[in-house]
Amino acid sequence: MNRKTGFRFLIRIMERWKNTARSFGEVSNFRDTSIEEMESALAKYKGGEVMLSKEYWNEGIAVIYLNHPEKKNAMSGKMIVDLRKCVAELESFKDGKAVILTSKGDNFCSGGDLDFVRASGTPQGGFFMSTIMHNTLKRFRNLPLTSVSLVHGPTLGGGAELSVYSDFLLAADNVKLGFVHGKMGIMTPWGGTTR
Ligand SMILES: CCCC(=O)SCCNC(=O)CCNC(=O)[C@H](O)C(C)(C)COP(=O)(O)OP(=O)(O)OC[C@H]1O[C@@H](n2cnc3c(N)ncnc32)[C@H](O)[C@@H]1OP(=O)(O)O
Repeated sequence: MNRKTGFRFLIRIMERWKNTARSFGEVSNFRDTSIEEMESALAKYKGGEVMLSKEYWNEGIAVIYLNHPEKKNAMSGKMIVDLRKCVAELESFKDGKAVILTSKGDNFCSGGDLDFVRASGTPQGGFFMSTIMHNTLKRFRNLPLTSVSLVHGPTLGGGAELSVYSDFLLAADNVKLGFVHGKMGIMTPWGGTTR
């Protein structure tokens, strides 16, 4: 069999199995779920908050704080929804110049809240989390504001992904920045490696 015939054969097999592959993990069944439905599913997983601080608003600077210190600022489903609301509000920050992404407590972010990830750990849960985070972070990146991540302490998994979405990343000496996904056998579900 020459290479061309080989490719044709391969494509025929792939076409035959395409629908099976797509429905494997049932992902195709969720594609018509609205963003609002995904948000309300995620919001059920409580814990912590993401706040938009307006302390420097009049100077054109917004500050986003991750605040879930008891879990090292791990992102719960609710925090994912909060972050989305912050970004939506910043889209209409007409006199804005900059946004700082940082955290309360002694580290930036230890990634996804593993309790939330476990509890929502179905193909559907993963699809919702990934879709919302990709959409939110793409909008964050596209804000007409200079963005800076201020990070310190453990900044792991999804936390590392979040940190690299800004235009600039300022890290304290004690930072431990780790894309630990490979060790966990998962991909980067928030799209951090596209930065
Ligand atoms: C979904 C996107 C992909 C991902 O992000 S997957 C998550 C990747 N991140 C991780 O695996 C980080 C796990 N955490 C750690 O390695 C350590 O907790 C860390 C951050 C180095 C801090 O270590 P320490 O300073 O020794 O603090 P500690 O371990 O005692 O943690 C204090 C409490 O916080 C909790 N915590 C930390 N990171 C968490 C997380 N990601 N999800 C859920 N809970 C988390 C930890 O379980 C502990 O809770 P507790 O006080 O024992 O009840």
